[in-house]
Amino acid sequence: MSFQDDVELAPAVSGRSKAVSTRHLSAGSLIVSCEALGTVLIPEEKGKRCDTCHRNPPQLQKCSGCASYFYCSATCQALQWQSHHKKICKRFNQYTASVNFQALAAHEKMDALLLSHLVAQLDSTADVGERVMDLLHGPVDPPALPIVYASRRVAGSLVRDLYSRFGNNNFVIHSHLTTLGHGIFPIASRLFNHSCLPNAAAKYILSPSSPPTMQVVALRDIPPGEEICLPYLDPALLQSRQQIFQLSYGFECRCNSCLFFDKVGPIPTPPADPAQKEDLVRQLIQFKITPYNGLALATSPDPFPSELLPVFHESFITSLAETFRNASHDGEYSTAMTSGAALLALYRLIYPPNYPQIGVHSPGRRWILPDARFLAGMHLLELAKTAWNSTVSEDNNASIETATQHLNEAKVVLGIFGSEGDADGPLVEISTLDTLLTVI
Ligand SMILES: C[S@@+](CC[C@H](N)C(=O)[O-])C[C@H]1O[C@@H](n2cnc3c(N)ncnc32)[C@H](O)[C@@H]1O
Repeated sequence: MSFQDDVELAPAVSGRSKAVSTRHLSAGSLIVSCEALGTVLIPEEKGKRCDTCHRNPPQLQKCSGCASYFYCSATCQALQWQSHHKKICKRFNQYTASVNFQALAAHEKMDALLLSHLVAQLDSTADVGERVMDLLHGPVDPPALPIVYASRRVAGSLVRDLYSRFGNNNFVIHSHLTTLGHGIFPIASRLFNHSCLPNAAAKYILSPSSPPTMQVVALRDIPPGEEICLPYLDPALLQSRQQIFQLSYGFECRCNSCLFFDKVGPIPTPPADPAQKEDLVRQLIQFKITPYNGLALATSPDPFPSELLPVFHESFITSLAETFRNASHDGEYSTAMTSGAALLALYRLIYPPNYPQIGVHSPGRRWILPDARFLAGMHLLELAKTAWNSTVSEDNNASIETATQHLNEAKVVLGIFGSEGDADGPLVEISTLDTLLTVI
């Protein structure tokens, strides 16, 4: 099977099939564009974004029937009316107020709404069901979900079968790497397996009068015949990721990064003593690494220094990220620049080249909050901004050269990922900071 010329399916040792490139793909190139079969906004974005295109214009019109769906234009409203809303509008408020719906966990409510949209669509378009049923079933049978709309043409067993594909196939939709909804993108689900050192990433294009489109972009040059993988969750979840793969997707990841961590065994707990912790941070910054050697770490024949292993403990990464975030926010630039440099060194060890973002695949939603803890490309931009703030506040903890260096790297990494999501965002911030640094 071939998809848009650049990628085809090949048999995989485990997990049915894999997507491989059919030709050389350069970093930043668009591999595949995927239409959404169904999407739903997270509750925090409901009423702030159009329920069809998910853009956030200043004004939205409520559906006059249920007053619970919002649209940016008559076209978006008509599209959704035809697709599913005409089937659910009248029953929607009674359904969401029902005891069965209210008893669901937050992620199940999202699933129930997405499933309801899908079933209403399926009632009139049979191939909608076929496209989902072509996807692999998750590792466990999920419980039945109450849906807003039942039809004699869509059996309860089919509804459960469809839902059993959600957990290991659906995606988190994001703008500037912040979650805004969940969606079903069957082509991407059919194609892409996971790797903790992915060579591609998914982004979302929000355009008027159509549901969001997923674009899968090459993060580095990919030779013909190489498997193309996405990250299903944040690879920085170094201790918990294998358990999540087993429980949510039913596979064991055998990527080079996972093989490396298998080889080194349990990661020692980082020291609690502040002086020892500071020393570890210093060693991490001084550790001679080539830029972005996540791949080299995983394949290098040289043993990794055992005294540095605690830096791979999730608690160490979280605490370093918190220190950086708080210190850069509070203007404690010395602490911010040190923790930021250590975090950058760590990201280079963990992530593959040009990694822009947190995990994007939907089941991660059950485990990982979209708290932007681990953003590799975004971290470069944050470091550049912190260095700039430090310079203009004349505290001498950073220089214009440091800010420029980080900004130039951020430009490369986030430039490869390219524009996505809402109109503002990191590329606009890069351009603003670039102007400031040029005129100074
Ligand atoms: C979204 S699908 C990916 C496409 C899938 N290979 C197919 O043939 O339809 C997710 C499922 O693929 C399999 N899978 C994904 N990544 C894998 C990996 N790194 N190793 C083994 N199986 C994997 C698992 O069965 C997982 O539940």
